[in-house]
Amino acid sequence: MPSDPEETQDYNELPIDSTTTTTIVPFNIDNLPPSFQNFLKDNAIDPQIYTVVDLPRYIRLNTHLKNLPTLEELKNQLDTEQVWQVKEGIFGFLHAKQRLVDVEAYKSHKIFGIDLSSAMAVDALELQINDQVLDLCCAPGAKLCMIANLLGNDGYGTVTGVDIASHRLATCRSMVKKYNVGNRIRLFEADGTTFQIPPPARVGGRVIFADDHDEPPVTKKRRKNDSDCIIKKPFWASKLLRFDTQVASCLYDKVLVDAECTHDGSISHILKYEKWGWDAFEKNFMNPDRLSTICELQVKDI
Ligand SMILES: C[S@@+](CC[C@H](N)C(=O)[O-])C[C@H]1O[C@@H](n2cnc3c(N)ncnc32)[C@H](O)[C@@H]1O
Repeated sequence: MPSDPEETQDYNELPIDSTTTTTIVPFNIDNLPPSFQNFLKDNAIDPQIYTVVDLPRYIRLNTHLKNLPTLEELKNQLDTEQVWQVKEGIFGFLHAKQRLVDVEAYKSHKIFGIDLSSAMAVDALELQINDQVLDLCCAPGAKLCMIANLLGNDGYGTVTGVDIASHRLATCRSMVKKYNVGNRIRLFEADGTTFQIPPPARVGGRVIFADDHDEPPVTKKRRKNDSDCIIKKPFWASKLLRFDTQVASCLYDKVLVDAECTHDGSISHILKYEKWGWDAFEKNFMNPDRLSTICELQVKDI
């Protein structure tokens, strides 16, 4: 039985149809497993939404890199005329004759694959370059990388990613490194419902918060003798944030909570189980224990 690749792989590299990146073969909604049909009924969701054909896919430019592809270059590389700009740096495409994973811009990490809804969630944060951002439930990191891109390198904005699953955080770390967006990122393996570490006090030698002005610049030394300060070692942090004192008294400017979901809204994700096997879907997502804890978790994270 196939396992859920999202558990182990880079979100951008989830297997896609081997011949085309866009067209999903229509299927009989009666094929949906009974547990899922009941779930849809209980939540008043029309199963017809899963019969979509020609579902567009979306890509995003990695603005940490140079020589990014233009719209025309994306059309050439994906081998389709149907590429359009959704917003600055975000494109949709249909009927690509090339698989996304095979195109040059993807292989050179100049573009990410991303769900449009994920991109819009980050867009809604209206990030400013000096924002201190907390990304709770950050792995495998699609939104975290977009946040890092939008913060850029000019201000002193940072992003602190938190996830409870170390194997997923490891994927997140790989993604951050692979796409080279990681100079303002810290990752913590922690429970987001109780996470209390403040934003970084400094970016390298630069003070972020005024109330920290009197502190000597923190370089490689941690304040081991400060009894008020119990430093939690990050799962991973960029050089600029690695030795943060964790004593900033300010709060984060923006918080994104992307707790576990039921996946009922992700049409493309669910339809992949037509190939992978509905047994795996039922096991991974329709487990009654899991479903009953998701709402509780989402409320706690908020
Ligand atoms: C929907 S995924 C997040 C996707 C991610 N934001 C992205 O854009 O790639 C949900 C994540 O929540 C994490 N998670 C579940 N319970 C958690 C908790 N109590 N604290 C922190 N993370 C949690 C899971 O390990 C999983 O990685």
